[in-house]
Amino acid sequence: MRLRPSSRDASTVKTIHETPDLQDDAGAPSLDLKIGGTIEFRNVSFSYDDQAPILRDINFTIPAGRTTAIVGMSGQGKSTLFSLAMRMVDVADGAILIDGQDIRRVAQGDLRSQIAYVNQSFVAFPGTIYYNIAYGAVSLGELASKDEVVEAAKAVNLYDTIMGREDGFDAKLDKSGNKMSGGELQRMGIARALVKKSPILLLDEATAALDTATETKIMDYIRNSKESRTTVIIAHRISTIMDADQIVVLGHGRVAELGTHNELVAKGGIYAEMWAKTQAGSLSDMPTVVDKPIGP
Ligand SMILES: Nc1ncnc2c1ncn2[C@@H]1O[C@H](COP(=O)(O)OP(=O)(O)OP(=O)(O)O)[C@@H](O)[C@H]1O
Repeated sequence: MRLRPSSRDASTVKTIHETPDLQDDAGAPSLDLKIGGTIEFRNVSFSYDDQAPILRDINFTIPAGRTTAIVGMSGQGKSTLFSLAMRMVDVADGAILIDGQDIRRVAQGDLRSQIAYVNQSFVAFPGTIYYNIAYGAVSLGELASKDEVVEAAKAVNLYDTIMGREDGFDAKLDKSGNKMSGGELQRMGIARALVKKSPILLLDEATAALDTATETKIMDYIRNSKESRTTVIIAHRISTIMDADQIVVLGHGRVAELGTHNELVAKGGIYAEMWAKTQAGSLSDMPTVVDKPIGP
C-alpha cells in the first residue's frame, strides 16, 4: 500500500523542487532522457555573487549509466557542480546539457524529479522510519511502497538495525532523527534516494560517516542494480571512488585530470600523488593532498 505525504512535508518538497529565483520558460518541456542521463558540462564557468570564479571553463561529460567520481581539495567547487546540474543556480557562462538538452530550457520540477541527491545531512520528518524512507519517491506523486522501502533498507545495510528495534519500520522519528546514529541517518538518506529510482543519482560525501565495508556494500548495490543509473560521487576518501568508471580531479576551478584510477595513477599527477600517500598510510582523505597550481 502506498501512502500520500502530509501536506506540510509536500510543501517542503515543493520548495526544494522550485527555485524561486530561476523562472521556467513558458511551456518549458520535460527532460527527455533518451540516452539515460548523459550530463555534459560545456565551457562552464561560475561564480557566487560576483566573487572570483569558482569554476572556469569546465568541460567534461558524465556518461549515462556509469559511475563518475569527482575529487579535489576542499573548496574547489565539487558541490557547486551538483548545484549547477540540479539548476539550483545557473551557470555564468557555458551550458549544462543532459542528453543534449540545455537544463535551463526544461521544466525545473521535472529536471529535479529525475535526479536523486544525497549529501551529508539527512532531513528527518516527524513520522515513522518507513515514512522517512518512503518519502524519497514523493516527487513521483506518492510514497514508495513497503517492499521498496525494505529493499532500500537492505541495500544500505539498515534492515537488521531497524528490525532489531522496538516497532521496527513503524518506530517514530522526530525532526532530530532521534533513535538513530549519524551513520544510520546517513544510510537513511541513501535509502530515501534509492526509492526514488531516478535515472541520475548524485552522492555528495553521502557515505563519509560509514565504515568502508558498509560503503562498499552500498556502492556494489548501486552499481549492480537492475535500473541503469548515472551515478556521480563526490568523496574525499579514495576507497569510495577508485572503482568509478571515470574520475574527474578538480583543481583551481578547472578539470585538472580525468581518467580511471589506473590511468590517473599511471599519469603520475595529482591523483597519483594522493594515491601514493594513501598507500603509504599517511593519507586517507583528499584534502591533505599537496595543493599544486594547475596550469591553464
Ligand atoms: N552559496 C554560496 N555562496 C557563496 N559562496 C559559496 C556558496 N557555496 C559555496 N561557496 C564557496 O564556493 C567555493 C566552492 O564550494 P564547494 O562547496 O562547491 O566546494 P567543494 O569542493 O565541494 O568543497 P568541500 O570538499 O569542502 O565540500 C568555496 O570557496 C565556498 O566557500
